[in-house]
Amino acid sequence: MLAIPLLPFVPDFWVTLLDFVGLASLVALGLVLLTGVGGMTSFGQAAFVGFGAYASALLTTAYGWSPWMTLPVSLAVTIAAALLIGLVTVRLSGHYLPLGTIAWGISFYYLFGNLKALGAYDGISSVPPLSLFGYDLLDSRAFYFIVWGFVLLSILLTANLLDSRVGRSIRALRSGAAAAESVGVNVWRAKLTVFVYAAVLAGLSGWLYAHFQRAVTPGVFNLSAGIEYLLMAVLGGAGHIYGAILGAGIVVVSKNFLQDLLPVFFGHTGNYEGIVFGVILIAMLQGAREGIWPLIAARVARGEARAVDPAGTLTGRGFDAKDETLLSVRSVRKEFGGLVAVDDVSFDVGRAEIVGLIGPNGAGKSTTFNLVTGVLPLSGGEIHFAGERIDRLGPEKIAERRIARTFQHVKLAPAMSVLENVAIGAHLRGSAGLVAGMLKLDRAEERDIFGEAARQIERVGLADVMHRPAGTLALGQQRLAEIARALCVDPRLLLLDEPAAGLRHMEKQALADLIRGLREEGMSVLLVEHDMDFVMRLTDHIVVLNFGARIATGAPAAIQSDPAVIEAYLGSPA
Ligand SMILES: Nc1ncnc2c1ncn2[C@@H]1O[C@H](COP(=O)(O)OP(=O)(O)OP(=O)(O)O)[C@@H](O)[C@H]1O
Repeated sequence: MLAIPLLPFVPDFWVTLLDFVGLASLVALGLVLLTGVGGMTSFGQAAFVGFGAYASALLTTAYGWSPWMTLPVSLAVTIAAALLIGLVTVRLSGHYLPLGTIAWGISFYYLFGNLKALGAYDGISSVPPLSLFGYDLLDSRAFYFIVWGFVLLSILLTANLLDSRVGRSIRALRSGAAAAESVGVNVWRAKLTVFVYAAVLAGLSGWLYAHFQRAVTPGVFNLSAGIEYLLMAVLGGAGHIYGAILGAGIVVVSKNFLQDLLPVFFGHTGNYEGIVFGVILIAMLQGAREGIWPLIAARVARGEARAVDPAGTLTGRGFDAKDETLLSVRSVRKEFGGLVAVDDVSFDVGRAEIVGLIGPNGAGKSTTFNLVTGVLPLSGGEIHFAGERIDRLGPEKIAERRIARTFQHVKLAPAMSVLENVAIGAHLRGSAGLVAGMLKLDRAEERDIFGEAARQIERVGLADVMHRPAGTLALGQQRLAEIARALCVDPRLLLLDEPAAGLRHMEKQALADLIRGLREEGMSVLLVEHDMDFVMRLTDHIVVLNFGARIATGAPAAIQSDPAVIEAYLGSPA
């Protein structure tokens, strides 16, 4: 493909079209990360292309800067704009986020169009071309190498990023924030990171565009351009790097032909391609959300399973013998509107102790878990951990204190392998940042993280399925994968929400042995489980809830014969 412009029989027209495909690919690549991987839909990416383009056009025409010198400035302007917009936008949830992107997608078009310094709606013309070794890159053939050089570099850095600690935390976002937060990922920061990264790629495209077209006008960066970029990512395959290139190719080339064909068909001029693209976007969202690339990728050879270096390992931080009472839940209360889900509940979990939290459906067990792990704020009471009050901390701060959990409704990223899902658990035990990930400077740390993840996967008995996508596992196995992920946090306290559900008899026994082994090491476990036999055999101590209130606490044998407990479970006095 690199040789295309060197082939004399390829017309200039096609080379120019491919240049535009390259420019669009950069923006679509950012959207693949933002929307496909990170789960944040943006209609406003064209505005960031505008920031990159206008910054360079202004500096080169009004202040005489050389185009290459404006590249860092263009990217810095885009980063600053993305940080400001991102700070207010990425916190929006659900449909409000895409609506927010539409809002600024429209407003920046008017801003660019109304600023006199930017030439208002006429824009800026006579932008100088890029030059290389004293040679001006005036024609599309020469420009081709620059734009596709940047595309290839961006693909490489993005692929590296996705396969890194920061990348995994971004990939985990799509299946909801709860799991990522529970292992210490700062979800807001991960979202802002991917937002800025996508904007930088758009800004780079804008910088290139300004020096290729030699003119910038606001119309190129309006909302409909933003919709086209989104269409490219969705059409190609929003979760796949090469989907961006494919989608950009299809949209740019078909737009060119539709612009010529459709007016002939309709009998007069107009931007009819917008209608066609709108219909395609809706059809894709209805019937083929994954886009075209996965259909192609399924036909070519599957990627190699990731090799795990057995020498890689992370050192555990051990258990402090001085914390006899590790967790202390004191008169905790949680109200949802008028409903009191947890009512004045108190209990302790000692060091190296397995405590069962049981009760009929709706008793408040999962809510209690969510209070301890910072997912829900308390309505009253206090929670202390290792002598520190923790009930005002968010989930990722709780994870930093080495409290890890599993979920009643499994929260794994289904498309990621079991190994990668579990590796997310070691997020706080690594430190490699965005740049280290992009440049692959994190290999030693990655080796240790994956070594540790593999060790925990073997421990829960999932070694055979380590490389399979987590979503293809049976539900019981997915629960075990969540335990492995939680163990990667190196917890002092492990909260297990119905870990035995969906497991066969032998698997339950293996799980019980594993939990006992953890206790031997010094770990404390708080367990919600409906399988009474499992709970009675395993726990040192049981807390029973009913309608949000604690109705009994004690050793398993005492609980089994407690009349209040029997009544709560059977619905009549013993
Ligand atoms: N986010 C919420 N908003 C409103 N009510 C809630 C919320 N979460 C839980 N509840 C209610 O609080 C009560 C306790 O629910 P919780 O899920 O903690 O019970 P549980 O003991 O875990 O039950 P199960 O064994 O069925 O999972 C229930 O009545 C439930 O409907």
